[in-house]
Amino acid sequence: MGYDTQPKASHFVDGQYIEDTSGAVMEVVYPATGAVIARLHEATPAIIEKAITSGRRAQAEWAGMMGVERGRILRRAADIMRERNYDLSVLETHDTGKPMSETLYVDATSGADALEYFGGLAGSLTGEHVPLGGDWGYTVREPLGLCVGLGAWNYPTQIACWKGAPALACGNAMIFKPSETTPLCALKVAEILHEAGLPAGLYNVIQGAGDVGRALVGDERVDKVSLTGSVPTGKRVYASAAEGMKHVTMELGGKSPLVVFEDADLDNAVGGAILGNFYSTGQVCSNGTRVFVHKSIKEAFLKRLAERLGSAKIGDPLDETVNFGPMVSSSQRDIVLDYIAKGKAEGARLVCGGSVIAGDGFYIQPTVFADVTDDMVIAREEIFGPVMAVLDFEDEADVIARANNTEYGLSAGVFTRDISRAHRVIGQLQAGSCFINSYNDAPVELPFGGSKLSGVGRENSKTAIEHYSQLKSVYVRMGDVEAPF
Ligand SMILES: NC(=O)c1ccc[n+]([C@@H]2O[C@H](COP(=O)([O-])OP(=O)(O)OC[C@H]3O[C@@H](n4cnc5c(N)ncnc54)[C@H](O)[C@@H]3O)[C@@H](O)[C@H]2O)c1
Ligand SMILES: C[N+](C)(C)CCCC=O
Repeated sequence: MGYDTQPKASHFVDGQYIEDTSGAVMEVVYPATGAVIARLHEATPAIIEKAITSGRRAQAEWAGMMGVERGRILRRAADIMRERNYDLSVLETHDTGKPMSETLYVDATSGADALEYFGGLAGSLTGEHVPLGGDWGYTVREPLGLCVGLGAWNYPTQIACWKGAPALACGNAMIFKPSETTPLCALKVAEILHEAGLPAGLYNVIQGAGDVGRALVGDERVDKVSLTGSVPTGKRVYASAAEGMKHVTMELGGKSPLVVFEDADLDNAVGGAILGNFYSTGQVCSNGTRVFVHKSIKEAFLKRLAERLGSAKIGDPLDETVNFGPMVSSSQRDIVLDYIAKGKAEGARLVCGGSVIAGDGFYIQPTVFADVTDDMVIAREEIFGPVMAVLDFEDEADVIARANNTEYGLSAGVFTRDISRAHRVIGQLQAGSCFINSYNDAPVELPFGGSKLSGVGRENSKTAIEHYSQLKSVYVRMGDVEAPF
């Protein structure tokens, strides 16, 4: 294939690549061909121990550094990531199967944004002075200590940075465990951070599946856990973290509504629905997979959608003109095919797609179901693949109630030219990350995260600082102490 995807070793701990071949073998599969492109080993207890002890040792010194010094290292890492964007994008494409037409613009660049943004904030993480009559108090913003990041497989570089950057900016250390499906990219993030001057031990990457994650979350020396993953995993990780009263951030799944009113700009609404369902082959947590379209424009919407999907270029993700790649794995492809079968069996109208694409790799056609009803499985469960469910509505209050009738609350979108209606509707939708006349934008300046079962806490923006630091408050008495006896 002409590109070496085998890393120097499986883990990056205490500033260097390390290996322990007694760990179980993990094969990394290129989703576009099914070929094995790297072989790694799961972290053994010895590797986990080294990651924890080096992280704790390094954190104590890191927390004592000036914020601007920490920030300078993060900003330098951001610059290196941007310089190496092409190579990092090729690696992201091999790890995930996402097309280069996406990875060149979204993954390392979004990671670099996070490093730059939190690097910039690092020097301004202060407490406040609180006047208390003659006395006074002050607060000190302190790091939490050793943080664990657990990644999903859809955005391996971005997730590694969205967690690592605020953690490090606040003076913490991080052990990041990527998804076992996409273990390659986070190693490069660790390498770049250390090349930028990060002291050894502050950003350790170790490999493995749930067992390794479980060992990290359960260790009493870990102070915080940030998971990007599914709701069932989130419940398990949250419960385990609660045993040690650890801080948590949970970025979990969704079944988000996208509401298209009759006055919407049709092409923009279709574009938003495409971005919210087929970008990254539908493997995006925040996707607007329940597309509620006003009955009066439903057929026009579906016609335009089918036309535009007809021009999707499906194929080799390394070809920069391709804009729709394979699913991440054969097992994820099979899960999605099963949902497509359920949609057909439940009587939804198949507008386009619906089949596997024969040949190498884990390809499925972009699929649209219309006449979907709220009770159908494809309208209730997160599919995490390129399957759009189009539902009809006629009344604003009714569509808001139906949109909210889900246990998830990650995202929501609305397309309308009526600006009052846009804000009125978004104001009533139960979701953490919302969009008006757009879909799936995630700039580092805005908080990102969900409500209800979709999560706890927020990533990105100044708000993330709250989730990677804690306040110490100090009361200062200026006069004598009056004690009762
Ligand atoms: N909200 C977000 O920001 C966001 C972003 C991307 C993906 N997701 C969600 O992630 C899911 C898809 O990703 P996935 O299949 O990799 O998720 P997953 O829940 O299977 O795994 C997520 C991570 O948790 C680890 N893990 C699994 N069990 C564990 C345990 N008991 N203890 C500790 N760690 C454990 C896995 O090894 C992996 O690294 C979807 O539901 C999607 O919506 C959410
Ligand atoms: C930047 N995106 C595309 C919205 C991805 C956010 C992370 C969720 O999967």
